[in-house]
Amino acid sequence: MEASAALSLQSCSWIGSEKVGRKTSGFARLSNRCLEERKVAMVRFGDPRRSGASIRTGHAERKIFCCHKKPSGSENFHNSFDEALVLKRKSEEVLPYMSGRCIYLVGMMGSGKSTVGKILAEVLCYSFFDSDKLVEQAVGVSSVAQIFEEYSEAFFRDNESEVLKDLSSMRRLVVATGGGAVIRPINWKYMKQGITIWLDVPLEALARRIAAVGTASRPLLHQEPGDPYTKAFAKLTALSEQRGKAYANADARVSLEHIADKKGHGDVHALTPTDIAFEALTQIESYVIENAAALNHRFILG
Ligand SMILES: Nc1ncnc2c1ncn2[C@@H]1O[C@H](COP(=O)(O)OP(=O)(O)O)[C@@H](O)[C@H]1O
Ligand SMILES: O=C(O)C1=C[C@@H](OP(=O)(O)O)[C@@H](O)[C@H](O)C1
Repeated sequence: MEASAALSLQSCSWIGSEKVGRKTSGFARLSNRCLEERKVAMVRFGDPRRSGASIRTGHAERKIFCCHKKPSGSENFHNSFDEALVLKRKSEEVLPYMSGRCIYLVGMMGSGKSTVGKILAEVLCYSFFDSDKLVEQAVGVSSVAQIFEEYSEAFFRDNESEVLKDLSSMRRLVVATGGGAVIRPINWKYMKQGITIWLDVPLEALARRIAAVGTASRPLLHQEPGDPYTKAFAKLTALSEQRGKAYANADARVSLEHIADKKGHGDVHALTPTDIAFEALTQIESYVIENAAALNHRFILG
């Protein structure tokens, strides 16, 4: 594995969620059983800056303990205890069909892969990983933007592929992939070890979300001229034209427009991450049931 992560996960149990399952939410009360089931995750990464071209042969191996992290965010994605309960019930319905398969969330920048992924991991008692964060740890820097600036996009993509390769041998993970992970066919080979879900969000909503937090952490958007909304919208439009077909390789699609229609909302802005997580579980359930034979074959052969 050249200049990329060596990752080993030894019995995992990390809730990466900062925004879900607050003490006060119904969801937190429901998730106690999950907490007991979890163990500790340990991920080892090398640092290419210390070890030269190949970190696998390098001396500096960093250990990252993905321990059980108490949710600390101030935001509560669940509107009510009922909403949390409905989601938990859905997850209990889906879980027996999963056989420990991982879930890979794909979609454009800002589509909610991390936000929804944390909720899914919580309700399924899975561990959550954000592939961008794993790449940052592998390279030994604090942001993807720094990797693009100090190395290159190609270097980032190589590391991203290596991280996905390592994750592909694991079970019971929800992985929020980077928006561009879909462009390399080899990444599909890794992600298809699990179930891939495309979060399909209208460009205007994506640009609005990204503008609210700024473009600094997303180097592909930051270079564009204009205010944050304008530059995010322009670049996302171009990327979506290039990548549209690649996202459609996913096993299932979660369309926010479709959920908004079903719920009778005028637009997608009224949807909560819990609504989206619910739809993701519904799509996963249908996909797994409809493709049981093929999935078992895929899972067994690897
Ligand atoms: N359903 C939603 N409604 C409104 N804002 C959302 C929703 N989902 C995510 N966000 C916000 O959009 C931004 C991007 O979400 P994130 O989960 O980081 O996306 P990704 O991981 O796909 O890049 C974050 O600021 C997040 O809080
Ligand atoms: O779409 C892309 O090419 C990228 C998306 C980003 O991840 P998010 O989708 O989590 O923002 C990150 O991997 C990098 O900035 C490149």
